[in-house]
Amino acid sequence: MNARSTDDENQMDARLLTLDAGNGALKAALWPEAAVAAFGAAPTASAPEPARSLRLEWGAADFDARLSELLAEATCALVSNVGGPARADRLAALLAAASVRDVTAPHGLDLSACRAVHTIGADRLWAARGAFERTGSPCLVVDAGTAVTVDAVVVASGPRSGVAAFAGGAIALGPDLAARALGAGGAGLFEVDVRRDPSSVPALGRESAEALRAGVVHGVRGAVRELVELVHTQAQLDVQAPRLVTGGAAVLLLAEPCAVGPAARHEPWLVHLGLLAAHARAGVR
Ligand SMILES: Nc1ncnc2c1ncn2[C@@H]1O[C@H](COP(=O)(O)OP(=O)(O)OP(=O)(O)O)[C@@H](O)[C@H]1O
Ligand SMILES: CC(C)(CO)[C@@H](O)C(=O)NCCC(=O)O
Ligand SMILES: [K+]
Repeated sequence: MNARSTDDENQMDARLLTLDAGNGALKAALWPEAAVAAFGAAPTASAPEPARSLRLEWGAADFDARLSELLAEATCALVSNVGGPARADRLAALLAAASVRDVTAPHGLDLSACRAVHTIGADRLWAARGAFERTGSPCLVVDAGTAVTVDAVVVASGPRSGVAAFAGGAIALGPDLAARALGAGGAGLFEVDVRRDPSSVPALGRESAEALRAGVVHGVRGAVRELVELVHTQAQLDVQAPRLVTGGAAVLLLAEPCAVGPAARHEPWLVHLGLLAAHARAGVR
């Protein structure tokens, strides 16, 4: 029989859940508290791995049930949401029902290089924070999901000297969205499934489906190749600056020849790591 006090439980069993609420799906991960504390203490320590994770499409019939299963194991949650207030409310209700507290900390990034900062997607900021935490240096972040974002993270000067600064970036079509847009664009066009091995997609499509797939896969790869070079240059990043790639469509970009360049690093949990870092450091203070 376990007869621990509430304090002991908080110490030993505090389980943090991170939620990356994107447009296509919710990505949830449960983190061991010890790994999170270690991550918060050292900027370049190796990244923790979630104990469990889940990807749930918003329309899934078992969405609430499967998320609730994970929520049952959590005590606190950290949330990034780009789906607007309705999604935020839906998540808040599920958290409340499971007695999970939302303890999301401020991202802490310097945004003085940007305008209309309240319109910047939370996931871009959290991925930027996660990337800076992983590299400890200026870097480039590519997040490939519904949209593909290519952003630069630099080091702030002036009053917030030394902290990570979000320098801005570009928002382009992700593969599914591009395929859907093409499908809706003309009588002879239709939506193709692009979720297959990107290394086996010929650019020389010999029938319509193949041609559409070629345009989406190589079009997205080409757009990213151009954007990373331009964003890298315009943000005045060092040639050696790391390029971190995250999101469900990362595989498409990382297939050889790598659209992000030879310095690309796959970091599947960047948004979550940004949330964890801000939380861990807020706790340390
Ligand atoms: N196995 C795969 N191979 C190639 N592409 C894939 C694969 N799985 C997912 N994708 C692509 O990844 C994208 C979805 O990525 P991800 O799961 O990060 O984001 P999402 O949840 O759809 O988007 P968001 O985070 O914007 O909500 C889709 O465009 C899809 O085409
Ligand atoms: C670009 C997406 C869709 C990527 O998920 C998201 O970050 C978002 O909705 N952004 C709003 C616009 C902006 O980031 O400036
Ligand atoms: K995303």
